[in-house]
Amino acid sequence: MKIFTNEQIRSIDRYTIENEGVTSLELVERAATAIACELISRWRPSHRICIFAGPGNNGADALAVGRMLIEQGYNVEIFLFNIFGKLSDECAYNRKRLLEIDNADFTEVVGGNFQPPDLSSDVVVLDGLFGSGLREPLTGGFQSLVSYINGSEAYVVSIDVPSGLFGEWNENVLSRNVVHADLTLAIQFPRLAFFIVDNAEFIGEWKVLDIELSQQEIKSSPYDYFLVEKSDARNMLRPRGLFTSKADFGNALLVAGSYGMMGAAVMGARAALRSGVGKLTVHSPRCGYNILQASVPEALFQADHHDIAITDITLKHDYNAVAIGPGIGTHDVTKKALESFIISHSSGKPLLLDADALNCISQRRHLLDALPPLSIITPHAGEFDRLFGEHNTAEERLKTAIEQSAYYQIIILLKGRYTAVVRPDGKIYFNSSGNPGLATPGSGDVLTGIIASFMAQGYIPAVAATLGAFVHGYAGDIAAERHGRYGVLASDVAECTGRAIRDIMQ
Ligand SMILES: NC(=O)C1=CN([C@@H]2O[C@H](COP(=O)(O)OP(=O)(O)OC[C@H]3O[C@@H](n4cnc5c(N)ncnc54)[C@H](OP(=O)(O)O)[C@@H]3O)[C@@H](O)[C@H]2O)[C@@H](O)CC1
Ligand SMILES: [K+]
Repeated sequence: MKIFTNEQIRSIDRYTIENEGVTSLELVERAATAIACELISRWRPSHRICIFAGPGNNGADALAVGRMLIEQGYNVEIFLFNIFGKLSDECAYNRKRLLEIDNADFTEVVGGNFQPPDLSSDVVVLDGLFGSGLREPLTGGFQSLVSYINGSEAYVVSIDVPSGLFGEWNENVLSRNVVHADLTLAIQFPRLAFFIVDNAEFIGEWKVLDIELSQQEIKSSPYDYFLVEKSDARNMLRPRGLFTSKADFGNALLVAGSYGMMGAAVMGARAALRSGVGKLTVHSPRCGYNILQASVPEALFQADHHDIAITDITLKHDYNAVAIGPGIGTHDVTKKALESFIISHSSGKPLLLDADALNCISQRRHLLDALPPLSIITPHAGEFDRLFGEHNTAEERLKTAIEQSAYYQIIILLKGRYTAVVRPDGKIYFNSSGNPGLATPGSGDVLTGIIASFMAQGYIPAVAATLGAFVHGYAGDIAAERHGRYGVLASDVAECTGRAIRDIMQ
């Protein structure tokens, strides 16, 4: 699903109005119908619903929902904040329609002496104060109203976006100036802000409501941000023909493991094999020999000269993919080996670096310059900050990822609830699969194995990273069904990878 900016949404909106014979009022009516249906499916008519409407079309949506709920016999109290004496045409029209209803509990707030209603835990607040037309962070009376809503026990549903939150970047926005929604009903598209963890407390659960804006315009509009869903992963996956051999599915090298961390190599290797690599070699210290041969007999073992650490990374074959990092530790000898490998890596083929490889590079940052273009690094927030400096917010971190990805021409897969695959052209692909069960030791090693396997099979690095993240999350979802979110082990995720790919392709 494409994620558009407010400006792009306005332009798609305009295109729909100009080319599909719909008026702006009809779009408000469609949005309100979808929101009302959602509320009706969740709460009974006896439930008290308190609606706060602002002066623009977010408010128009809210007023129209109020009318629809009253018509369905709901117990609704509506407040319209017309502080500046200026309503959008759609808002004014919907105000008029509400006033035509006998006994509607409607208050228009025009000055400062507003007495807020009691918002107890059995109240549902519908927040239609501000949506995509927000100009600047909320202040004054609106700030007080937001604080009042946030301080209440009520269940809060926000229309489009929580009021006070910008759809994209929220650098100067304070938590107290934004509605903290339990549910956000986004009109037609989710927003970039939904995928940045700093905003999770504002957005709550979210759902997209389709108001049938022009599909043609949506398809042809360029985008910078994208939410990867199952159908997108299906489109990326290539079916396997009947007349194929393992030679068709690539040859990968996984440099992984050290004394006490051989599990990382095992999990990476299992995941690579379960995601269909043709041939896999694991380069590990000698201490890993028995462990790997016994637990992943399908993989070839290539012994380092050293007993307990990796000291020598050389390519003995022309591998289609080389992944380095799971469990290698940060021994000086390993850092040296990694440094000389990256500096002398002459094939120009993109590398995949994870975990301790990133920790090693963070102490030798010049190595980032030496990475072949389109190499993939897969840091979590801590590893990212060790590489690129401390960040106070996830938003700042994402902005740095966009800059650094462009600067070094590498793909940065930033792990999180919505793992972001940041590409050098500035595009970000957010992953939608996965669950908290994936926050378990070894989970990242499994992801590395999957991405390496896809790279070896000939998927271009950007696709291998995006598809790898989706398959990993999806395998985690299957594993959580079996073992629960507390009980998922990374090895379960690795084992479920093959089934995940099958289910995605069906
Ligand atoms: N996607 C779609 O196609 C559709 C979207 N729809 C809905 O429309 C919504 C967007 O509507 P919108 O453009 O009218 O903007 P909205 O957020 O209501 O606010 C504008 C008003 O707020 C004011 N204002 C701004 N900042 C302020 C501040 N800090 N403090 C105080 N005031 C401030 C601003 O004042 P002004 O800038 O004009 O001075 C103006 O009066 C969208 O979120 C969705 O819900 C659907 O109806 C149908 C189709
Ligand atoms: K809102």
